[in-house]
Amino acid sequence: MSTEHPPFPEDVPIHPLLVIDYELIKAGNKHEIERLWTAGTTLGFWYLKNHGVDEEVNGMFDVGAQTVLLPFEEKMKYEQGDEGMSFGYKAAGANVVDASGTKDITQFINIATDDALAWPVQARRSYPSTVNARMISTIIPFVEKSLAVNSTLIDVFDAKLGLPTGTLSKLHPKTEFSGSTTRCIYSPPILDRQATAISAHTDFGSLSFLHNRLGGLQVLVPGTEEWQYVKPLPGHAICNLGDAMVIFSGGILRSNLHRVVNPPGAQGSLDRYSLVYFTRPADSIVLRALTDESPLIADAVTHASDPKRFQPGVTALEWLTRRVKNRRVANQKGLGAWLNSGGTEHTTSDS
Ligand SMILES: O=C(O)CCC(=O)C(=O)O
Ligand SMILES: [Fe+2]
Repeated sequence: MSTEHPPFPEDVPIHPLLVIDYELIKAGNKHEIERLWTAGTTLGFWYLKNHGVDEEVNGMFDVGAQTVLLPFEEKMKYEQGDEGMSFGYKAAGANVVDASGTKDITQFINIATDDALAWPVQARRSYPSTVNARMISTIIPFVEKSLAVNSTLIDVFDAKLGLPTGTLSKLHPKTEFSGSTTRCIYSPPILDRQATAISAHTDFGSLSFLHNRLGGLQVLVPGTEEWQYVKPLPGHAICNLGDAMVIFSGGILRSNLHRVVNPPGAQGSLDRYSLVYFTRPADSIVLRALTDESPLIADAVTHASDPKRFQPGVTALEWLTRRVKNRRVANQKGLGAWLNSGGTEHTTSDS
């Protein structure tokens, strides 16, 4: 697939994220670790360079494009369904993007890490032929490298949170089923510039490793009212923390609201493909602040205005299922579902 496209425009509001060098993080560079901690505790978003996954990312964009091109009936054999399962195909129009029930225009294919790691054995579900055909050459290498990047970054947060070494890593064991997923995303150009491709949300799991070529991703920076674009930078991934890390850390780490709108400027008439690897806790992990394991987290919860936020009393699977299920069009009965689809954010300004 060609990566040539019109440039990101100069005249739109951009939020400059910190650029973190993965090579320096891996080498234990203290200054870089401090910068990662700053990013994780302020916006919860940063660019990651030197991650070494470019080739696999290119292959994954092809998997996404090839899957979108399959006949509709073929893709529908693998649809996620309305019960809140996140793996499989999500058709355009299956989700709502606002409280009044506006349907989305975005398609996804979500591939469970459990299936990639168990291949050719089916662990969770089956996938379209375009996924099966690239499992060995592209998807498994992408998953393994993404898992390694995310777990290295999670280990840095583990240490900075004052947790006994390996505490967070034990909540993300490769040997247990989890919601960890590779997602290939496609949105056609949106003619109505008011419409959003992916509505405002926080990510459900622990850490997202996102690859953008076109603009369209926006963040709502705390204390501001205006959505700002995150400009795609070649060779730089965008990382962001999800709700599970907010809860584990008693709110020390941040899972920020973001959304996807039509790419700005001359990019606006193009098909938008993007790719995310989501690391999520094992399904059975109860989401709670790790107050017994870290005095820093205990102190944060003691001083929190709403400490109950950090004891939702559900497992990682229940949290994920609730959030996925309540954005499905089929489950919108009154306002309840939309309101019940939220995460750790306090407000969703466009909802
Ligand atoms: O496509 C993007 O840039 C972001 C996607 C996203 O936020 C998500 O899938 O959770
Ligand atoms: Fe997201």
